[in-house]
Amino acid sequence: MVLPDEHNPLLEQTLLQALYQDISCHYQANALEEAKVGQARQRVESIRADEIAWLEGKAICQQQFLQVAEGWMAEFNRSLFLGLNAMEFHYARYPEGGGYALHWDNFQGNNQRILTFITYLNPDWQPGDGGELLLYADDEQQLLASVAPRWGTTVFFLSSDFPHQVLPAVKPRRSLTGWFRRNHPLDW
Ligand SMILES: O=C(O)CCC(=O)C(=O)O
Ligand SMILES: [Fe+2]
Repeated sequence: MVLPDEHNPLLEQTLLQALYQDISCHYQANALEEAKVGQARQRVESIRADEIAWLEGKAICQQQFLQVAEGWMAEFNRSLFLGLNAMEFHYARYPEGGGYALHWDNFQGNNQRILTFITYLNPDWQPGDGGELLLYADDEQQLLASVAPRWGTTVFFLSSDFPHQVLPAVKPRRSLTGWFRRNHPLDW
């Protein structure tokens, strides 16, 4: 499901603005960390070039966002019976020219991430800037959707059903990304 930026009923503009300020402050304060790949958690920029910061509710806008997300989780459980019981979110900033190669959001044998969420925090994103999210069918061949990371555009998809990649962009690309999870009770 892709919600276009202009009429996003899920996230208020003031909250998007505050989240944008927050990720910008993290970047300026060198508080973003290089994202790692694979179960060995290695940095491989050719696969994944972003820098991230997990939301821990330290800023008021993070608390507000997490509250909104709690509401979505309750609603997803009520209307779609997804059995979600946990969530995790991080800011991500891809440098100019950096992307994320084709991947799945769950490691093999693990399907605790149920629903992937992304909202984009890029003011003035123009056609030709790149940075599209490409979503594929589970054969990893058939392209299903190409989403430009425009301000406030918001995407949800089932984490175990859609392999995807992020194309390089001509300028830095910012997002808030997260997962609604069904954690095994013994893992808590
Ligand atoms: O930013 C995006 O469009 C997708 C990011 C992504 O695939 C991920 O963080 O796993
Ligand atoms: Fe992903």
